[in-house]
Amino acid sequence: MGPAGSSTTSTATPSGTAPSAVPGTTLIGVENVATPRWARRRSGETSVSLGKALRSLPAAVAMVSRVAWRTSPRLTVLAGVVHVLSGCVTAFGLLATADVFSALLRDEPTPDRLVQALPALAVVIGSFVVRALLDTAVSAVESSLRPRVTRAANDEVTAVLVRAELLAFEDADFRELARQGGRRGVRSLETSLRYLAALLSGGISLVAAVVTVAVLNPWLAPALLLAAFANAWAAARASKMRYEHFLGSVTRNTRKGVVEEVATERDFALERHALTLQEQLLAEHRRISDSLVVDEIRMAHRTNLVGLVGRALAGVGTGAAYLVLGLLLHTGAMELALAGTAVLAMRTGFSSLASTTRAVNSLYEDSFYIDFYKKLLVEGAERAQGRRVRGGSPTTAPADPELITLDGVSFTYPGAPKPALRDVDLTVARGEVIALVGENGSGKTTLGKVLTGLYPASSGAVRWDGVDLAEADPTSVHSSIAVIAQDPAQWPMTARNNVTVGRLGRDDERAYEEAVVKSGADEVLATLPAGPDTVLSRQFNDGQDLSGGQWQRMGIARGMFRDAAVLVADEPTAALDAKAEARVFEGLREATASRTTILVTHRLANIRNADRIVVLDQGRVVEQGTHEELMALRGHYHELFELQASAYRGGLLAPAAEWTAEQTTE
Ligand SMILES: Nc1ncnc2c1ncn2[C@@H]1O[C@H](COP(=O)(O)OP(=O)(O)OP(=O)(O)O)[C@@H](O)[C@H]1O
Repeated sequence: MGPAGSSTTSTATPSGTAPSAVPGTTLIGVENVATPRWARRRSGETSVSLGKALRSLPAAVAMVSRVAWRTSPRLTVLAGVVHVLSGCVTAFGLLATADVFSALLRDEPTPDRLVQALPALAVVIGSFVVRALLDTAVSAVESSLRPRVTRAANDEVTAVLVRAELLAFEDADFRELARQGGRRGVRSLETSLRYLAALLSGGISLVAAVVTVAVLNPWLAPALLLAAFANAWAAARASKMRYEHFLGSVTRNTRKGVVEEVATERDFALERHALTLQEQLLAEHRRISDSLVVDEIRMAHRTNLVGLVGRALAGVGTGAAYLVLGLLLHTGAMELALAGTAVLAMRTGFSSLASTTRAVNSLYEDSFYIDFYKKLLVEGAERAQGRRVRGGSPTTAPADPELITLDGVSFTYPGAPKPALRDVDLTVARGEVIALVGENGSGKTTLGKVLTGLYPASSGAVRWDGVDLAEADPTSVHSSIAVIAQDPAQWPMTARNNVTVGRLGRDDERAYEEAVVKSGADEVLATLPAGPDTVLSRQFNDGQDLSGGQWQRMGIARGMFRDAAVLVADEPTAALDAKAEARVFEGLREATASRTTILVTHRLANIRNADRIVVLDQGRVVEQGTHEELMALRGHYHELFELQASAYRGGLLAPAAEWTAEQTTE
């Protein structure tokens, strides 16, 4: 890894009144992010060798062939056959040309020699025609096979990502592997098909050339092989350098991507402008790019040098071959006619050698990226939803659990230094409304996800009516839950579908109307140009965007329409105005009569009527009981409640109607 941007400074010129970049500041705060697991060196990868390139070849060939075979066995066989035939015809043409030479250079009158050469000449012309036809067949088969292989590989990537468990998306390494394996890996798979084809036909004509040369005189073959070796060595070394450069710049490229995102994406646009960060971001982007360019140029110079050494060695091999030929002619060990054939075979050999080594090394280089693709498929399969189910055959979770129990549950996020939940014991009965409260980062959201089986407990057990969720089919668990997130997904679909996607296939107009009214989404729909048929997406031309509170209402409507036995509402009204909030809580109260509800909120006035309030602190349950019980306890909850109440009383916050009313009755 190069000294990422340690010496480069910004060339950004501030324009107008925009402030200039502050020099020497790394905006992200760290010079480099940790190298992802998948980009760490493969074990034993310390030196560059042609042997490694050749050894890795069968695996790469097998991988490409396997994907091609799975895509279309017929086309794969056809591709193999036409390539082998094309190589054979070239070899055959070479041997026929040798016959033409032999006939032409015989010690006989010219007309006789020409007549004798005619059959061989006809074969040569025939081989050209067949070769041209085969080349057309090759491109026809390839152009049918390649898009299919790309589609199949893309589909595999999409399938593992779609089927991955929720927790996989919390793992930055996995997300980056998905990007690299999905993009570079699939692209390499496609290009390697072309190289594999070149390897097949080039390899066959190379073998034909070497055999022809060796038959003519065994001394010529080693010289030809020396040139082959030099070419292959140089290409392998250059491939390895390019791969090492890629690995060395992975983290900087990640950082560049992050800076690019914050510098250009809409999500950051408001603060980017309000904080006048544009020039600073541009400077940071240039700084990282400059450092990458410096390394890239250095790498290009080094590979050029290696190429030069390779060409020089290959030149020595070629020279040696011609020298041997000269010596053979000089000593009379070879006839002139045969020497002509040898020259032709050597020339064919050199040109197929060049294409074969190019193919071998491109396959070698591609094999690294295909490896990412393979790793992604393997890791994706390991992280498939339901894969962790203990005991092999999953049980079905109860659709409407009477009792949810947590026994000593702890949970740690992937790569996190400490657990987000520790030793949580909790029981929730059907129909109860449980409010989770606590300071930021105390584990409320995480507990909601563990309780509903969205995240697996790292230790301890979550049971629904005695069924351990670690042994249950995740789909059966998830179909019984509804989640109203604080920051709901902004589905790029019509407003109506944004609600009905909550339970696909539920064709219940009354339930839809009810969810829309209770959530306050009806007011949102009324403002849309095409009402419920308006597409809610910035990506579509006639799409419409919503405000944060409006999106939240759509999310609540979706959660209500889902009508699941267990409802988790995570700060469902954080972005709502007081009127809308009151309406939603009224709706929730009605909806919660028959279902288990977990409500995460910081607005303590809203949860005074909850059946139970569970207070979390640093991942532990520190108190639980009703509002009155907890107030009497004068502990954590009492402190939080009093703090919030005094903030309202002191006029720091605008008093909510509901809150003032509650206070006066206290
Ligand atoms: N994706 C994640 N990866 C690693 N750690 C996480 C992740 N999400 C949350 N955490 C950590 O887990 C702990 C609990 O987070 P959680 O979101 O459950 O808290 P919370 O009580 O809901 O907070 P808030 O009130 O701010 O919403 C925090 O220390 C947080 O830093």
